[in-house]
Parts: sequence; C-alpha cells; structure tokens
Amino acid sequence: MADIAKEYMYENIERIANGILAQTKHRPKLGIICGSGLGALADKVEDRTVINYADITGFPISTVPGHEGKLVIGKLGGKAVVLMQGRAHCYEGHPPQKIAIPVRTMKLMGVETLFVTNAAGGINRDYKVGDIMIMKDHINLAGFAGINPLVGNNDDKFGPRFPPMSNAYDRKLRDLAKSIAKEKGFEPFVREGVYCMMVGPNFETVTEARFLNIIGVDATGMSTVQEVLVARHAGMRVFGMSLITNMVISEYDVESVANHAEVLETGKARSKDLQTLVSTLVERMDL
Ligand SMILES: O=P(O)(O)O[C@@H]1C[C@H](O)[C@@H](CO)O1
Ligand code: HPA
Repeated sequence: MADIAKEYMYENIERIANGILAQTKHRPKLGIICGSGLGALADKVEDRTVINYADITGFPISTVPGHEGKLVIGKLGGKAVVLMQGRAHCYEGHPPQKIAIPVRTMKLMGVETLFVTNAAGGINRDYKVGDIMIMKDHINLAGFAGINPLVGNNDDKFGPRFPPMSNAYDRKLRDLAKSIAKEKGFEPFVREGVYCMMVGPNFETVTEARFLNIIGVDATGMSTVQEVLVARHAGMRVFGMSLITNMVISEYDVESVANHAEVLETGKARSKDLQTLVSTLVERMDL
C-alpha cells in the first residue's frame, strides 16, 4: 500500500493543531463547518480569534465565492467553538486526504462534536428552495469511484482501519434540532433526509437527478461526506444540515439551469433561520 504523504501524517496535523491553540485562549469541543454562503454564522461568534487558512501551513484553501477561508474561534451559545468559514472541495483539485486535514486538526485541538453544513440541490420532489434538511444519512457516491479520504495506510492514532458508518449522524442531536425547529415555528421548512456527495463541479444531468431520486437521495451536493467520514473515523459525534438552494432539474429540455449565484442568494435569504437553529442547538446540547 502507498505510504501516507508527510503532510497527512499525525505529527503534521498535531503541529497544525498546536499552532492554532497557541493563538487563542479558547479550548473548543465543538467544530462547525460552514458551507457555501452560510459563513455569516461566524458573525454570532463572540470574543473571537480569526486566523486565515492561508496563514495555516498545510490547510487546504478554497477558491470558491461564498467560502471566506477563515477559522473563527470563540464563544457561540455560551460554548467555545471553532468555526470554519468555508471549506475546500475535491473538485478544486484537492485529494480527499487533504480535505481531511481541517477535521483531523479540530480533533487534535480537542473537538469532540462536528457540525457540518452545506448548500445542496433538492432531489426529493416535495422539497422547496429554502428548505433546511437535517442530514439523516448520506450516500458517498464519490466513494463508489474510489474517492474516500480513508483510503491508504491507516494510522490507528486517527481511528480504526474499518470504521462503522451506520450511525453517522447523531440521533440525539437530530431529535433536539427537530424539537427546536418545532418550537421556533420552523417546521414548515425543516426536513430530514439523505444527502449524496457527487464530486462536481458540474451540476447534475437530468438522468443523474432521476437516478439519485430512485436510489433514495433527498438532496445532492459536492462536499461534506468526506468530512463526515473522517470525523466518524476519529470517533467524533456528527450533526449535519443542508440548505436547499435550488431544485435539481429532473425534466428534460427545461430552459432554466442551476447556477452558483442562485445558491449564494438562497444562502443569504435563509441565513438568519439557519443561524438561529444552529446557535440554539449549541446552547442546549451537552458538550
Ligand atoms: O461547500 P458546499 O457544499 O456548501 O458548496 C456547494 C457545492 C458547490 O461548492 C457549490 C455549488 O454552488 O455549493
Ligand atoms: O444542485 C446542486 N447540485 C450539486 N451541488 C449543489 N450545491 C448547491 N446546489 C447543488
């Protein structure tokens, strides 16, 4: 089996984690990754330390609009958090093992629970633009093509060779999120469903959209799953939410097409509700 590149090794990730901890007084147990257009959550973080990804040697950098590229460490809902304002994607040319670096860094900083968010296209025909989907499970379609951050020599210090993935998304946190949604009157637009990762960067063809629907996918995107695999491998508790920014076109010869501007616009429009949901969840969860 191929050796792990030096930049992915435990000692390097430990160096990155210690370098970050040396710049902040906070000791977060919760990590949050903000997807396309969802980084405004960082505005709610108080008493913060901000570090640009570009200043963290070895961190993957995002080149996509809507991904600020800043690590924000501070207090949210009374708890210490480390929040990634934006993420890197495989379609930008990063190997999946590189996408693993920020998650493993958080783990070695002491993070035990990871929240992942993303912008996604609606596949379930009952969904609407602006819906928030609590992730119940995922399909790693990229993994079917061998794109998986856990491929290669396994370092047991990160986690086991064969990690289970059947309870990837924490049941208690999903239940708590649903009860908060009910209390806040968000029920009409909060769903629970299955996310699928395609590598991208192209949006789906009509036949791909129909295929995803048939195999039980509710929303599709170009991220998140790699992070969840790494987090679960490391024994972290995971909670995920997708913002449905567009409906994936599933009829042939329709004139309109999916585009990233629409994704960012919907992100802005639903941003406040998403922030309320996340910050209340943080406030009420046990850490
Ligand atoms: O980082 P996420 O998954 O939120 O970003 C989605 C997928 C693409 O990067 C982009 C497409 O508009 O949004
Ligand atoms: O329709 C989509 N497909 C894939 N990824 C996405 N991210 C936002 N919308 C989409």
